[in-house]
Amino acid sequence: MNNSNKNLFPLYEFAVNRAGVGIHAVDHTGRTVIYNDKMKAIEGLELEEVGDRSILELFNFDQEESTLLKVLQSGTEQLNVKQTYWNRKGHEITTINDTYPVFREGELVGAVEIARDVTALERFVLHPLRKNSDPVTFNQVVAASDEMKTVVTTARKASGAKLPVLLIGESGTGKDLIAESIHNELSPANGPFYTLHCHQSDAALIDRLDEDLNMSEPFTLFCERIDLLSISLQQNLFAFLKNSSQPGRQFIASIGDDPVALIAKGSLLKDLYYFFASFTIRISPLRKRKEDILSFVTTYFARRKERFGTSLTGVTKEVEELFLRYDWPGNMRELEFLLDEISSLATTETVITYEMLPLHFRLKSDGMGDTPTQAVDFIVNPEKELMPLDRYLKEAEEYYLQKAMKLHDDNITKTANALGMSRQNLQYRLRKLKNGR
Ligand SMILES: Nc1ncnc2c1ncn2[C@@H]1O[C@H](COP(=O)(O)OP(=O)(O)OP(=O)(O)O)[C@@H](O)[C@H]1O
Repeated sequence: MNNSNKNLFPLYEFAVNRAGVGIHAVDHTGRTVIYNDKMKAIEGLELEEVGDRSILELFNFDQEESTLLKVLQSGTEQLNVKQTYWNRKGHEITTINDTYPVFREGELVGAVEIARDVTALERFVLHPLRKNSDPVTFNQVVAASDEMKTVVTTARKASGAKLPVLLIGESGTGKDLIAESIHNELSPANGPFYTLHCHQSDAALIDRLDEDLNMSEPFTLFCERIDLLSISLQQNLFAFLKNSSQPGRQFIASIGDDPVALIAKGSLLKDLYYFFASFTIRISPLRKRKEDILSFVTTYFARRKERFGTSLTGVTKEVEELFLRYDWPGNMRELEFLLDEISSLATTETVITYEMLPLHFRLKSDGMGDTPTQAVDFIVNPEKELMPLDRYLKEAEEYYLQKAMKLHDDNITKTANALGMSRQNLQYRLRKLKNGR
């Protein structure tokens, strides 16, 4: 690199890190050389995990899993590859990826992947309750489990109390749905329901609230995932709320994790937490209230039939059992997306069979039987049918990594050392197994 190019390096670096798309570039050997801030946000990596390694060997991808490596091998671009997955922070992310080979003087020197995060757009398009123009009320909330029944009862009380409300739950558990139901239960009815999407880092986000909200009429402001705002924006939000609290204004917030843990790790401002904490509602993850799964499926098809006249009414016993075994890391949203995906392909079928499940779901839900995998499962037994090699290798890897992690008290660094692999590689593999990506 000549001197003038070197002088330009800080400018390139700045531009790459400020870009609104995720950028991941590898050189011709497959080594990561660029991994920008947006890509870290998409993958859910912490800055300190990347540290100085931001341009060196972040992951050791398996050949067949990485579009980047595929493009390196084939030398042809792959455009518009859509991926939906749950990143390591448990956030559901949908990206559309374009991956290009890069040539210099006819020689392949690397590949670049550009990922557009379309999560918000996807949610807007696919959100069935939003598609429905009816206001969202508690009637639309599926609550077969005792846990969810308690949530609904407490939320109804919250709308009577007219106090700020804090909703706590993993992504996709229905916080947004409950917030809007509280709003529509207020008596007398409130003005508009505004959602402040806190998934952004726009410095003027809070300053604009005064203009964006009509302060002369009653309203409900739902601050969705305040724990994703920077602390300085949380301070601005707290100042705004303190100055704007008055009768007729309902404030609701949501967070994705336990507030004590969030405050301890510096992701949640204590003052902001106390502002909302007067009425706290916890929504358990779907895996802890499995009664809601089949109830949601039934409601989903009934609603779909009513609106589109579709013929699907339910799932086979086999699928039912699979749904009950699977742990739904993306909670109700993941189930809803899956049903959307299947329904959009169905024609005259009346029940969803195992064969109609998309491959990505079959892969990640396979092997989630009640009996955990044991070492003996990997011995070739002439009395048992052989497993396909892919599945055998996947299960063996999962088994080995789980055992190794347990042996080292779930400490990533120690386990990675013992396995002779980088910490990043181990984290990548664990996350991949979890997401079934
Ligand atoms: N109990 C439920 N009954 C009916 N639909 C539900 C229920 N829980 C969630 N959903 C549906 O699942 C999807 C995700 O819910 P929602 O957006 O409210 O989750 P969230 O907890 O706010 O997620 P995030 O933290 O990612 O914003 C929505 O389409 C919602 O309607």
